Amino acid sequence: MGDVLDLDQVSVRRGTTQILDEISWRVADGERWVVLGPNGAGKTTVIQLAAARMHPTVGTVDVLGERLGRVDVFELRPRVGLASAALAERIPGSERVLDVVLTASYGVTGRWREGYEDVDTGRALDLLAAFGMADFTDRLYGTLSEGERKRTQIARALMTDPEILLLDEPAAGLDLGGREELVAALGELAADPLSPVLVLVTHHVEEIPPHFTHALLLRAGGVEAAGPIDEVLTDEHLSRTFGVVLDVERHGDRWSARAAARGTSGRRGAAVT
Ligand SMILES: Nc1ncnc2c1ncn2[C@@H]1O[C@H](COP(=O)(O)OP(=O)(O)OP(=O)(O)O)[C@@H](O)[C@H]1O
Repeated sequence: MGDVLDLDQVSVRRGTTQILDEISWRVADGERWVVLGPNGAGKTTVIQLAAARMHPTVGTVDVLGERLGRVDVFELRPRVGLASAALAERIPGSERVLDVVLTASYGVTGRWREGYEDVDTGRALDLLAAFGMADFTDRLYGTLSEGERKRTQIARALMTDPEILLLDEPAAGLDLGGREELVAALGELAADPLSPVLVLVTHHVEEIPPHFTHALLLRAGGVEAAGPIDEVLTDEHLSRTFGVVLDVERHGDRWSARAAARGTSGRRGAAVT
């Protein structure tokens, strides 16, 4: 199997700002990746490249075997599921939950006069049910809680049966119960060999669902570490990435991290060499 994503020596610059600095990253079929890093590290920018929503300034990006810059991105994008805060903002509050998912078939938000087959409606209902939203299909999106919105957004991102699913901070803003429900649902998705390749962005190792296989750590626009999750999520790598001395622990199929007893004087970056 070829690579699903292949970023080779990619830099992104905006004006004088170097957002990504010569990063390389490869994702293969069947893998489930978490992308971790502090605020401003470049995580969303990487996701925007992978979603064919942005081009690199320098370097090459191949998504599902297609080179950005050569491929018609409007043909590529339906093959890539994306759930992000920026996309979520475009969903009208007056949209029915079922239509929020259904309209992804046309890559639009806001139902107008498009026709949908029963098979499309059935798929949207199945996806909503898989994310615990079966009882909400007729509710208006604007009336949902944050957790219910996130689950609806993920169902929507899966509607086109994408080959890769990109989730940019899906647990942001959720309470503990909502986070745990979402993590469990994503863990089930990750365990299913028929699921697309998954890439999930987060700031917190506690949000990594079970069955995730690989991790990419970003810091200041560069790759701190990338590879199998057990090799990457170490005290040393996480401490360097976040600029705080951290103890990282694995508890079965979940992770936690907290400041180590030493070097916790509140100085970010202290004693991390
Ligand atoms: N159009 C732009 N012009 C200038 N700087 C930008 C632009 N877009 C992003 N940046 C900067 O690039 C850096 C990386 O942004 P990005 O959103 O990719 O980070 P992130 O890791 O997703 O951050 P967060 O965790 O806070 O969401 C940030 O410092 C941001 O201010």
